[in-house]
Amino acid sequence: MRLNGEVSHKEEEEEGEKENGNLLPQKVVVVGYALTSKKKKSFMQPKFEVLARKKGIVFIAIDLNKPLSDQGPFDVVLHKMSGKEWCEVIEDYKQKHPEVTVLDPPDAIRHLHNRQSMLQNVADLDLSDCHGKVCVPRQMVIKKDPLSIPDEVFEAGLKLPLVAKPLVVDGTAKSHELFLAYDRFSLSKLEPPLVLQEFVNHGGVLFKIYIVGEAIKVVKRFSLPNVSKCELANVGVHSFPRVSSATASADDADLDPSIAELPPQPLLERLSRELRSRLGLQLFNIDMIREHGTRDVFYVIDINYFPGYGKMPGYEHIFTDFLLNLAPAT
Ligand SMILES: Nc1ncnc2c1ncn2[C@@H]1O[C@H](COP(=O)(O)OP(=O)(O)OP(=O)(O)O)[C@@H](O)[C@H]1O
Ligand SMILES: O=P(O)(O)O[C@H]1[C@H](O)[C@H](O)[C@H](OP(=O)(O)O)[C@@H](OP(=O)(O)O)[C@@H]1O
Ligand SMILES: [Mg+2]
Ligand SMILES: [Mg+2]
Repeated sequence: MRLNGEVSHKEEEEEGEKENGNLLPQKVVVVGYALTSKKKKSFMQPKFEVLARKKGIVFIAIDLNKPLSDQGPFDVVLHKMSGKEWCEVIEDYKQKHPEVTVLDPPDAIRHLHNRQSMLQNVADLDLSDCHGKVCVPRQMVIKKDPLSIPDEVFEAGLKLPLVAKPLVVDGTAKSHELFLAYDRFSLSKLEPPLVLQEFVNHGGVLFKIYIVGEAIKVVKRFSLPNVSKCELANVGVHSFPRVSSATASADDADLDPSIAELPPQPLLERLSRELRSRLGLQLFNIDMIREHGTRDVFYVIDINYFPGYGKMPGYEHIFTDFLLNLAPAT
């Protein structure tokens, strides 16, 4: 962290001074960011930038066409960019600048780019003493041949309906194109590589658990409705929209309490802490559903790196506090 006067971002400091009624923030934290234009738009909202500036945080967009070491100096680097080249740039920068907190390590982020590896750590957890059970749906990966899917699904004993998800999550719209498949034969129409995941009835409500370092914020979102017994006779693969990613929150909706009651806080805290440490990440969210008809059986169905924090209530304060409290790298 820098003390005032150590950085040359005079304009921002003067602005902060005015807005603060001549009270300068005690320290200035310089945050370099490398985000896709979509992510920049959703994350760098004016209200957030103003609050951050008042609290002494200076954001600087990293110029991808210039060497990273020639930019800054930064206290913190935030990034969500894909590609091998960028990962190498970041790894090299981390080695040369151990004093900078780089969020997060590319290797750890890569773990969430694959829908099979992203859930592995959840599957390995045992939270049975924590007011609930956290599982992952049964799933399998189809790497290549779509014609082999019906047999592979049968051999693996997966129960229909299945959610078909692109194996790789790379920030593109295509990687979020999902299908609900009612019969195994129609699955051969889909394009591997895919993950086929058992659909879990959950009453149409999903819990999004946002993690920002040690801070946890859980919100309710609308999700897919239950599949009834008679719908099981349906056939075909049906694409469905990104229902749970919509800005509309289910927090104020009049919902059946047995479906909408938030998961127990101790369970959320333990799950978040474990995943933060096992994944080696500080910035992510977890999509969790409650198995319909149960009170305490939950499934994690998705984990996203650097998700849409702009939709998280109070993100401006949570994020500025997080950045200010980051210990300087040693
Ligand atoms: N196994 C499942 N059982 C029931 N519903 C599911 C399951 N998997 C996914 N869904 C539904 O589909 C939605 C999208 O699935 P998922 O979160 O895996 O996709 P995504 O493209 O990674 O979404 P995001 O926008 O959160 O990154 C979920 O929010 C939920 O509504
Ligand atoms: O509802 P959330 O915040 O989970 O939705 C996220 C989504 O899960 C992905 O993380 C998106 O990022 P990409 O992986 O880059 O597509 C987010 O997009 P954003 O542009 O809004 O940050 C979604 O919001
Ligand atoms: Mg999701
Ligand atoms: Mg996702």
